[in-house]
Amino acid sequence: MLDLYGTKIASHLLLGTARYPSPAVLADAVRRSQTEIVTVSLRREAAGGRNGGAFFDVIRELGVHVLPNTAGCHGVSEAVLTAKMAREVFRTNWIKLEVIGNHDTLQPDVFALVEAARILAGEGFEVFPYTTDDLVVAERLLAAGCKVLMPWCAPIGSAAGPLNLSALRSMRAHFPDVPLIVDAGIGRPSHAVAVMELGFDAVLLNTAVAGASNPASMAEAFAKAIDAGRQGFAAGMLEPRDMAVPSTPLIGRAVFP
Ligand SMILES: CC(=O)[C@@H](O)[C@H](O)COP(=O)(O)O
Repeated sequence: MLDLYGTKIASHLLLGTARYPSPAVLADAVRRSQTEIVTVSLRREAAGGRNGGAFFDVIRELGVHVLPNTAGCHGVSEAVLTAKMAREVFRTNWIKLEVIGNHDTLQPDVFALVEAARILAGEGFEVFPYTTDDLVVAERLLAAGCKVLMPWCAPIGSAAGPLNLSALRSMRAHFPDVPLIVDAGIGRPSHAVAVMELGFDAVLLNTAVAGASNPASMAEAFAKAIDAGRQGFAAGMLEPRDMAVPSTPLIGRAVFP
């Protein structure tokens, strides 16, 4: 079970809710993914998203945990204010904290992120920070009160997959007891397998499912991939070797006519 601020979650997939062709397609994808947590951007949807109230109705009917996010925020005060509004609207202390620092890569402004996390944790929020794979930043976020870390594996929406597996591996090794959720940049199920095989606790993704030709089917494919990667990690995988090792023991000699 995934333990996120004391809430036990069976699914290791978190799903974003943006960019689906319709609320009905979104609902299908959420059901097929078996996710128990969806992220919702208060700013995007409240700013008059295409389907207005229908979107919030669907989310409510799905009966999943809502993890509001501060997507689109570029500074500490904007992120803190958005988090407070989200707490009022969704009645949860959870907040996925995004403070964007660069327009091209949408990478987090890690300095503002740490500061916003410190303020929000001090006000009773349970912060899920969208961060880079930098270990020093990760330490600062933990010191600021975060109990979960969400490192990117590639820029949001890029579908590029893990660009730096060794940094993610180091992160797992440095923080064996902190729930680590890879957030952003996952493009295909094999990418999710790769990060779960490193021992990550979960994956958050959006674009790869919402943008698929068949979002519901892709959501299910990701759910299976995440389970496979997780089971593989738990089963204890072999380390790659440079030299061959015969897989069939040679006993005696083969006899050919
Ligand atoms: C949905 C969410 O909260 C984001 O962090 C992000 O959109 C996920 O990234 P991808 O869209 O690249 O999966």
